[in-house]
Amino acid sequence: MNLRLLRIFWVVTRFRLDTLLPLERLPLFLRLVFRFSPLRLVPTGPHSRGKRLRLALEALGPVFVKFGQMLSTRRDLLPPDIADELRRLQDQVPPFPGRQARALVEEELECTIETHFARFDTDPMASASIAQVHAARLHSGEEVVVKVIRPRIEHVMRKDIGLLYSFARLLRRVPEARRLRPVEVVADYESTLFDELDLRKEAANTSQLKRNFKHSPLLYVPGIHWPLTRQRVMVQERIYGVPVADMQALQAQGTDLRRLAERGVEIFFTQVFRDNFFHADMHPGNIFVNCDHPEDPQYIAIDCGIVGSLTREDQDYLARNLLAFFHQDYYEVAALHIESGWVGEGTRANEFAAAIRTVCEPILERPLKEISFGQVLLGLFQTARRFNMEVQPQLVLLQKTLLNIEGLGRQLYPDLDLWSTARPYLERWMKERAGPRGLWESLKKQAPELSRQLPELPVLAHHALSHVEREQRQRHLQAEAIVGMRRQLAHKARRDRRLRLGVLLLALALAWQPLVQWAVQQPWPVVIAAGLGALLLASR
Ligand SMILES: Nc1ncnc2c1ncn2[C@@H]1O[C@H](COP(=O)(O)OP(=O)(O)OP(=O)(O)O)[C@@H](O)[C@H]1O
Repeated sequence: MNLRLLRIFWVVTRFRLDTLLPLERLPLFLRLVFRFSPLRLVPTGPHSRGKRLRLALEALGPVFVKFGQMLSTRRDLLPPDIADELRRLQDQVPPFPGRQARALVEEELECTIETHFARFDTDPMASASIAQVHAARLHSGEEVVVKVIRPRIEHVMRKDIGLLYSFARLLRRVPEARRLRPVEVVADYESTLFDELDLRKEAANTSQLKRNFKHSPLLYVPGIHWPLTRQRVMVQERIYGVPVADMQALQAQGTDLRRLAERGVEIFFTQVFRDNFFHADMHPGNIFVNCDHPEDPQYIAIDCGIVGSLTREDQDYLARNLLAFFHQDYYEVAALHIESGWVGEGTRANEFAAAIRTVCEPILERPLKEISFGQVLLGLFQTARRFNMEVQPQLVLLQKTLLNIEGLGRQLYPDLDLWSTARPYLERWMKERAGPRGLWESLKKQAPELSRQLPELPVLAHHALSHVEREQRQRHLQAEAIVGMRRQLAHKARRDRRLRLGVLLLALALAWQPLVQWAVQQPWPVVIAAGLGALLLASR
């Protein structure tokens, strides 16, 4: 750990990452540390702050690289120059030896490689920070790929995540950085990262996506060999598509690029609205094209390690807002947010609509082929945050995927008009959700829960009635107790008054003789005293 800390300190020094911090806003002790540190003697060099951060993260290794990659998608949190630079982060990890991969497969499957594989390529096809992929052939003759998690990677990751948490906590002490919620961002990252360590999760996501697009001309998903899949090993059907970024190969085969681009958008909306299960790692390295029928091109998707799904409310949020944007009706967008309680209480629709207009109008003013849904959503989230809306991480994941899909589509077919491709889809979905079919679907979804509760209904009703009855009785008792108490108090007051009167009369009786004599001589004090006494008694 100490060595690791030393290394980190060295990297921070070499790339002068201290210059990224607003020194004047740091707590005093940190300000002093940085002010008198020998760090300041190291020149910052010719690179921009974004580039220095990127190089530093690359030098620190895979966990930091992946963290930077994730951060680069949080344009709602980062300044654009840093986000742009972080997008260029590359995994530069050398592959681990093939014999280690073989040993790991044997350990996980608890048998020799030869038991299941007719061939296993020791040289990897691809290698990334968390896993490595080897080509292989089963005894049935089927070509497969075997994905293997790097040895000891979990150990390294845990240590580095610990360090990231320490940085995040430190950063939280800087008022400006607190807004970025560094600890929560690291926690988000931690859960995504550790999910990727269990290949059974990726395999399950892949199977689900395959089922959702069974027999679809739009998307093909390679099958999983479940009997050969474990936590650190996944065996999958091998595919032979053209990488989607290989424009030359696609053009050479006469692929209908416009159709391909539009199908990307269609797949995205189908995943989000029909299936509520979307592939959230749609970078070009994970997308291939089946060119068996170039005029009717089909996508192939791999690497389903990261997927997303929205709550029913978030689905509604997305569809309604996108449609309102289509109509450039910012007031409707603002009203939607206020009605649904998404933004803070007391938000004024006019102010909110004006803020959204300011951010979105420059985007929507552009020609259709340049308009980005992802940018529009980003603008909306940024504005909504200013009005105290907590944007759900799944929505951010979706916005990032949308940006990827758009980028991909425009690269394939620069004139792609996303709005007209998506609009009929969204309108149909909204109509279905609000219409009798939507109602029926929603009833069907709730039916198991309702049917579970139905036999318990008399008991529940009895409980509810008893509860109401108990409450009423209690309230009645309370009321009675109050009335009783009042009665007791009144009774006590009457008794006191009688007692005081008795004492007074007794005193009068005893003092009658001398008083009369004195009153004959001095009548006025006696009259005044008697009047005051009578007043006092009457007031009780
Ligand atoms: N089913 C498959 N058929 C053919 N090639 C595959 C298959 N699965 C993976 N590959 C190859 O292996 C590469 C890496 O695979 P994958 O993206 O699943 O690994 P990864 O470790 O998650 O990588 P990254 O982090 O870069 O996404 C792919 O780009 C592709 O070239």
